[in-house]
Amino acid sequence: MSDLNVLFQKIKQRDPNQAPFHQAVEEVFGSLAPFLAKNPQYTKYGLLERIVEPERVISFRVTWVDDKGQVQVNRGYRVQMNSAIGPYKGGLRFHPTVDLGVLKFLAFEQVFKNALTTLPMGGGKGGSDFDPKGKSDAEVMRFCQAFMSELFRHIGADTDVPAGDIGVGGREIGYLYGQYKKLRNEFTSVLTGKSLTWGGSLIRPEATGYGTVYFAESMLNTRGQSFDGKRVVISGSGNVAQYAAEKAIQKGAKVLTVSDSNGYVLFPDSGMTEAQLAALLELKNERRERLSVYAKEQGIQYFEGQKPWGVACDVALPCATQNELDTEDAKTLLKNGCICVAEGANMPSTLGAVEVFVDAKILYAPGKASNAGGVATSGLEMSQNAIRLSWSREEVDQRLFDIMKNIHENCVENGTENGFVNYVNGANIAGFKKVATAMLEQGVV
Ligand SMILES: NC(=O)C1=CN([C@@H]2O[C@H](COP(=O)(O)OP(=O)(O)OC[C@H]3O[C@@H](n4cnc5c(N)ncnc54)[C@H](O)[C@@H]3O)[C@@H](O)[C@H]2O)C=CC1
Ligand SMILES: O=C(O)CCC(=O)C(=O)O
Repeated sequence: MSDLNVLFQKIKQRDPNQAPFHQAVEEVFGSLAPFLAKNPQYTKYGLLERIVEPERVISFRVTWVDDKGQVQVNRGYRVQMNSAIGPYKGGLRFHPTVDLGVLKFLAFEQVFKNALTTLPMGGGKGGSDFDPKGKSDAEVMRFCQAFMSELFRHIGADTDVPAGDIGVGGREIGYLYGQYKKLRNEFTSVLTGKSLTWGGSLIRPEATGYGTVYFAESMLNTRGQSFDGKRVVISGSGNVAQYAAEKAIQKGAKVLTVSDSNGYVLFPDSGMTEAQLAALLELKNERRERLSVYAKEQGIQYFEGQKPWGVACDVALPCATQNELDTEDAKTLLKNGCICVAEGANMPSTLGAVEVFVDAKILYAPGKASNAGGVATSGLEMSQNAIRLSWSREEVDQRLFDIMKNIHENCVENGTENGFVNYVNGANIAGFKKVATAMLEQGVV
């Protein structure tokens, strides 16, 4: 057994109930094995053992009172994975499936993703098993305040800067920030994704979705193609899906689907219109309704209990959640003519699905490369806060575009094998080199 294999078995034995984390590590180790054989300096000083072990894991009780006066108890976490190149940075997820296996996978991915952005950000992730679905606004506020009442002592503008993820959007960031400010009596860049009037950045809400489309466009360009006229299938209907749809429409593509955990909606042949997108944003972000309601209101088809991967398309953008696209889904996409898959979500494709895409040599981008625009723009929000200035929409968008283009070039440089760009290897190797070099230079800590 190779050293990497021995380490991987040890990781699984140590924490047998953390399957999503094992999956993320397996993918990265798969890319690193041939690279490390040629670059053994990166295996010294326990570097690999250290990079898979969080620097710190914080777990805490979150106690709050619901609208009926009942006491509710949730679990809160922050995984501070790696600070070799900057303060821990990464989102907070509020979803009933949140546990350490999920957060460690997300934090691990974040380390490599943040390195790819070229900005000085380490990797972290946090959240809670709290389910915001069906909760009143007042309940969400009380939960956020209770969550921050513990988290505040572990974070800071130069220590750890959380942001949003599934179930945490502008509303939640507002409540979390208000509580942090009250407890600390300071107005700092401790969270990103803030509202524009109190330190937020233009384009941050759009950034993950826009960046995913910019990355996919760079991939399409390598084969002389563009989004114009392409049929695009999108999963999810939250923050990332909404703005991926907007940018794809702006680039002349036909967006055929969006989905939620109960099913997907199918737009007629010419795709989602701008008016339908505006209606989706209003339904999801203000009324917080399900897509079944949207389909009825729009008079379009709704496929209950189904995923959108059976709809014939040229480009697929998985923007919902981990492991939402499996081997069979990947084969179906290929059979129906899909030539490009760019992940807006984190690890939406299973390892089997990734293998299908790479073996078929289609354009496939892992989330840590294609969805890095969100955290990159969070980094730009931190920069603007630090200089106490706000950049224009055009300036932030241009910087986001340039960062995504640079990540693409970095993947091409590190992932090209016999003329084929393996974006998985490219992203993993490029991200690893930067973090590993910093860790070696900083000694065994
Ligand atoms: N918000 C951000 O800036 C970034 C988010 N991501 C990733 O993008 C993905 C989506 O996040 P957001 O859009 O921010 O969250 P969100 O909470 O705004 O939306 C999540 C969407 O996923 C759907 N969803 C959740 N569980 C599902 C399931 N089991 N099956 C099908 N659909 C499901 C929800 O219905 C919703 O449409 C996540 O994987 C997240 O980690 C990645 C980079 C940055
Ligand atoms: O903007 C951020 O800091 C968090 C983004 C995030 O959670 C992610 O990239 O998955």
